[in-house]
Amino acid sequence: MPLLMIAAGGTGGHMFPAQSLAEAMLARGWQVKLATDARGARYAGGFPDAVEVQEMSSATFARGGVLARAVVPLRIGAGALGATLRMMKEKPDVVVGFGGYPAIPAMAAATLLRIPRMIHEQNGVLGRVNQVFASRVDRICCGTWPTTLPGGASLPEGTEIYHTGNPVRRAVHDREGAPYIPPGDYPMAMLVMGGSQGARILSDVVPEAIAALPEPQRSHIRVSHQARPEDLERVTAFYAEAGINADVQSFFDDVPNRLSEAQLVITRSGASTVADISVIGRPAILVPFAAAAADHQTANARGLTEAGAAIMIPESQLTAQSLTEQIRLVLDNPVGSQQMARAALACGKPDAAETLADLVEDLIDPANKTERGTQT
Ligand SMILES: CC(=O)N[C@H]1[C@@H](OP(=O)(O)OP(=O)(O)OC[C@H]2O[C@@H](n3ccc(=O)[nH]c3=O)[C@H](O)[C@@H]2O)O[C@H](CO)[C@@H](O)[C@@H]1O
Repeated sequence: MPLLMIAAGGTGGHMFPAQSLAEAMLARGWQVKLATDARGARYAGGFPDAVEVQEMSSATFARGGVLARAVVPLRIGAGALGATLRMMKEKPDVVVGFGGYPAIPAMAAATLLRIPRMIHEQNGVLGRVNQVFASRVDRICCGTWPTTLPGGASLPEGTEIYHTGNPVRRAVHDREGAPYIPPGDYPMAMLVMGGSQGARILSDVVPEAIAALPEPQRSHIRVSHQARPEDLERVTAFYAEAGINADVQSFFDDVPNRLSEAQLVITRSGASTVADISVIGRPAILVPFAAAAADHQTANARGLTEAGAAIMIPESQLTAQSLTEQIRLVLDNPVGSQQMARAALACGKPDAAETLADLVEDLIDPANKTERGTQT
């Protein structure tokens, strides 16, 4: 049975797409192991039980005090040594890195042992760890297109580059292209999301923007608003006082449902959120997180905005007034919003996990290896 080693960690942003690939490879009869560190292991619960989780020592310069930073090279070195010894014994056929510093030891070991390997980058700008390995892998798979280095430079030449898209959850996949009901003179659903953690700025601005909509539009709105736990009370109170029908929660477990019912989505442009919107096909107002590394959320938003599927408002220009205007642009225009929904759908890559799985399999298939070249 061929063995795939997945190297990922840190946050859900890296781990959820890694999990999708693990599920696809298990279904193809592969054995799958996950290399991560203690922090990443907290997210490993969603992986199928068949996936063996291997904790490896890793560290980052981006966190901790002087002492913690001083031992970063030691901890990474120890992790890489452990990963190398383990891989010499277990002999994985392919190693795939999804970014995050917990991926470093396994990617370093795979490079040293010349194991066929690739990376998947979820965002429109290559993350730090993926930058280190980009010119040392057989393939770079991009969740967002185009993907660049920070500053806009092209990805390294001499490596195969594929636009696979970002794998989405099964429940999102199941609602691919769900029929869109354009806005009109009837109840309309609006979904407000701030990534996996919620976004304070959306709680500060969106309720006021919705409250300023003219009647009867305002009374037709049914808002699902994801707020950070510390903002739940004030956001709930604001909507209640304004007489707006709102469901405010710190995390919606049924986002695929709410997305498919929405006439409009107002959200951050994290990689998975953009992928979800594209696969289901909904008009969106995107507010990229300005402090994201190398401004990658702006890069993530670009595909949808350039396709006419979304309106992007930079954080610095987001006010209740500017947002009310943009909401009206969508809700007052049923034909235009239908076109936005269609344009979003055209950006979707619902088969991202299967495409990634194909790319893993043909890395070890000599017949394909000789003619790998179908690049994006
Ligand atoms: C603040 C930050 O740095 N975020 C980064 C983090 O994203 P982060 O994990 O915050 O956001 P993503 O958009 O990638 O993923 C969020 C996922 O959670 C789902 N969801 C959200 C809210 C909710 O109530 N319920 C729910 O199910 C969304 O539909 C989506 O599928 O990693 C991503 C991938 O590297 C990056 O693109 C983001 O920039």
